Amino acid sequence: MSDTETIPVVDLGPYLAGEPGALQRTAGELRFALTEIGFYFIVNHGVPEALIRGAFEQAARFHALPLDRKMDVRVDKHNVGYLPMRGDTLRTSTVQTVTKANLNEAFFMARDLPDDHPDVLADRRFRSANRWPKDLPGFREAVVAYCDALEVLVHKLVRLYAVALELPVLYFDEPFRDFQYKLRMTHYPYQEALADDDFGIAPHTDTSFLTLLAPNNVPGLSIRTQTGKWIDAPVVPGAYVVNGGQMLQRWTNDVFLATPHRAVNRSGGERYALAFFTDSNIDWPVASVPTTVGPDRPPKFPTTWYTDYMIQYQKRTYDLLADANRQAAE
Ligand SMILES: O=C(O)CCC(=O)C(=O)O
Ligand SMILES: [Fe+2]
Repeated sequence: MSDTETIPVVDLGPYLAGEPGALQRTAGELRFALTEIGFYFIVNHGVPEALIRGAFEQAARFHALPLDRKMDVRVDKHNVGYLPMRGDTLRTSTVQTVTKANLNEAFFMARDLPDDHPDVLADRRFRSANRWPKDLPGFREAVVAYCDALEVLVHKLVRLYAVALELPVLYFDEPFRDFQYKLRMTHYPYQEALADDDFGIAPHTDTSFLTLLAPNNVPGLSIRTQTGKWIDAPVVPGAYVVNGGQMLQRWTNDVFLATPHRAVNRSGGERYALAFFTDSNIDWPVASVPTTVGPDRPPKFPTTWYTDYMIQYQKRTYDLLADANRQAAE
């Protein structure tokens, strides 16, 4: 009997090495994880440890800056830049009523488009240049190198998702050729005492197709299983945590899960997290793939697009963006 109350560990080594049979077998493991739990660990993922360590170091370095320097790159309507402590309340949570703001601050960056990219010049929503902090040498390079390594991994992962959904192996290659991503570098400060309803990040589901959470030596993440039980994610050295979000539910007509999760820092020290939210190309319609619809299973969600979906989500989520949204709408 397979266990649906623990987060499975998937070894990507054989698949990445091209071993015969590994694609099918690994895709089967993903299918189980994504239909039953919504979360899985990956080991032997090929992301160099030095890049992961480097990105964590940069997160700590950024958040150690004085507040006014972080506020210089305050988050904008493209959702890149610095989100101060208590800047967001997860009002969109369907998991529980959340009224308190989260005990975290975060720096967001997206694919690092050049200043002369047509989308940047056009001020196209969610296709802006990043808001890099001034006078933090090496920060941009380390963070971009980290994201470049994750991009390689995502291109490998989407082939497993295609096979897991009984689609042709290359099915997601084109929709993810220039995929949208956001790296969230979060700082959960040291907390001496926490009330029951104080969260580093309150119970929520991600919006993403898939999220890659970097191997974290400081625990704090919990997930809610299908039976409604909250379980703590163990520390699996070197392993990424992967989960699905609302866009994955839409792509798969609810066959794959967007499992609620939360984080609380009870470590007695600082905690940092690196969440890499992955979605399809910005212009790709998000609709149920053919193997998840049929006469007895009509599509549950209308077709949507990244931009429309994120604008709606962002309006509800980020207090601080209310002004930016109003300006953009004017
Ligand atoms: O801090 C963590 O481990 C999880 C963070 C998370 O769920 C998120 O940023 O969406
Ligand atoms: Fe999350």
